[in-house]
Amino acid sequence: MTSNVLYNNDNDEIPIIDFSIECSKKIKYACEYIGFCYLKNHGISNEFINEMFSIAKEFFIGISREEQLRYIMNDEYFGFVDLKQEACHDLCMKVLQSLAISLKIEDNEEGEGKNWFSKRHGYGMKSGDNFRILHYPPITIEEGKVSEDINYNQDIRAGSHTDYGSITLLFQKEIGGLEIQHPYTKKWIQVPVVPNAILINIGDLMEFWTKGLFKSTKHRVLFNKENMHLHRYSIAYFCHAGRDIGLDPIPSEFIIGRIREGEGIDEMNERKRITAGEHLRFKQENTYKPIIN
Ligand SMILES: O=C(O)CCC(=O)C(=O)O
Ligand SMILES: [Fe+2]
Repeated sequence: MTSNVLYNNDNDEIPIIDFSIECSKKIKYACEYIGFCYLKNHGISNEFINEMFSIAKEFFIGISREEQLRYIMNDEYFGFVDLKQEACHDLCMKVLQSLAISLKIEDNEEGEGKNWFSKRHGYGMKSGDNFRILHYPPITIEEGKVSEDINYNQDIRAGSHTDYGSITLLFQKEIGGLEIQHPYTKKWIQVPVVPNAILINIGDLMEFWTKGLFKSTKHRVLFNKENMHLHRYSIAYFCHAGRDIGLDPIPSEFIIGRIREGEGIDEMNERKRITAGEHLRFKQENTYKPIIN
């Protein structure tokens, strides 16, 4: 699909959008109908992206286990990769501005308008922002064995989830496997790797702020028969609002008066969450509890 085509609710394709400030309507459509889009001309250089993938490779298959353990992350320290987070954060701020424009967020006393989201994602703010480098190791087939154990297209490498933050930048390279669940048809759709494009998706916070207009779409990673003998890497930058930022609906003509559809992120409705930090804690507890117990 080209970026000039508008799409209806059950169109399966993830739009590819040339990023510029004028593209805000196209991004808005993508966020409403599918929750994902590819951005081209995003301003992050190929060298930078290739460097990130080289670091990923070096970390996962170039150094010993012992050395890997020395780079465990914590709140203040970003581990092996002191990746230039700023470049990713900057791009996220541009996307958030574009979304604020598309939603015609009203200027308030501080004149926030198009900066409504970006102001809530200040670079130094304590937030859940993080980089994650994912490594999916190859499945080695011992003669005549593993093929029976793996149910291709069903066995899962990363379980179905929505992202907890505002938006996510996902860098993919060469090897696919990601699938998203179409918010309207509920069909699982494969997400191809588009060279030189960054995949962007809406996270839960955006879904809260827009009362479900923007979709925090479920996604997962499956085994892929063709590629299972290869290492798969992906790199995600999860952009979160500051922990104290509220999740009330935004002042936009598209959102005020909107009634949230019953569908969506069910478990989130079990308990009222007020801030981005509370939502993050809730999701982390629920993600890791089953493992800890
Ligand atoms: O590896 C991928 O392609 C997706 C990873 C993902 O969805 C996540 O880490 O939240
Ligand atoms: Fe994800």
